[in-house]
Amino acid sequence: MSPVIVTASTEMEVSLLISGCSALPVAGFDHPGVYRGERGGSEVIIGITGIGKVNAAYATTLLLERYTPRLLVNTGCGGAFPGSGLGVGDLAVASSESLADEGVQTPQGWRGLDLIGIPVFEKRGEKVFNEIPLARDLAEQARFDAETRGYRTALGGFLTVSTCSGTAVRGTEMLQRFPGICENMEGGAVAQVALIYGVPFLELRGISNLVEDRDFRRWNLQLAVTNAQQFLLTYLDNLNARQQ
Ligand SMILES: O=C(O)c1cccc(C(=O)CC[C@H]2O[C@@H](n3cnc4c(=O)[nH]cnc43)[C@H](O)[C@@H]2O)c1
Repeated sequence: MSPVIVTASTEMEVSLLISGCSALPVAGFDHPGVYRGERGGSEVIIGITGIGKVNAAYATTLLLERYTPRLLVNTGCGGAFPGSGLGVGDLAVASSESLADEGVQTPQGWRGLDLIGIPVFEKRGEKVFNEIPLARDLAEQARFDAETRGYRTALGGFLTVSTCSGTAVRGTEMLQRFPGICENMEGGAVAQVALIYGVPFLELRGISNLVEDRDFRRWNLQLAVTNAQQFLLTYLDNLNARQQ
């Protein structure tokens, strides 16, 4: 059976997955770092992409050229928008990914790529500008599984940015662009590459902080990445049984 690929921006976001899949480094990869292991009867390829959209797109492309996965998962930590119902340590599942700062600042305010009229992806007349729709069935199943295991979760739009929103005002501004529950810096790029390659894609992140006036004392990166990875290990345990 073809492998599952899991990507995240940093090592701490995949360290439990690496040990839980007994994964070993794949020779020939340095940036991104790539590990290969097994979990629940699935071959699991784990990629450490580096931070931001360029690193994420580069690493995802390399991985999809090398492997032909049946599922691509992007994980890590993220910021929860107020109103999402999410708190630090909870899990957010993406129903869409929006490239939230690709557009035009006009005198009337910010506008997306539809103003320019050039989509980031087009196939058979379907044009995708900023908002990349994701596989609803994968997202709903993952959310159901996480809720069943006792995690507090939300399913909704994710916004991918180049500059983290470190103020409440900026967070509100971003939500005026696209509806969202979670902000991050890589997911939109991974989703866009998955769309180009036609690979099923799931994004699930642990909440490390709220999108608010930045106060690093209120962040908990370790809790966020631990919860996301512990859930994904159980998700991988059950994936083969579900897909047979
Ligand atoms: O502001 C800091 O000092 C600081 C220190 C360590 C990490 C950060 C990050 O912003 C982490 C960026 C990293 O994690 C994702 N992430 C987590 N929270 C957010 C957020 O509120 N907005 C956007 N991205 C976030 C992101 O995907 C990066 O990989 C800051």
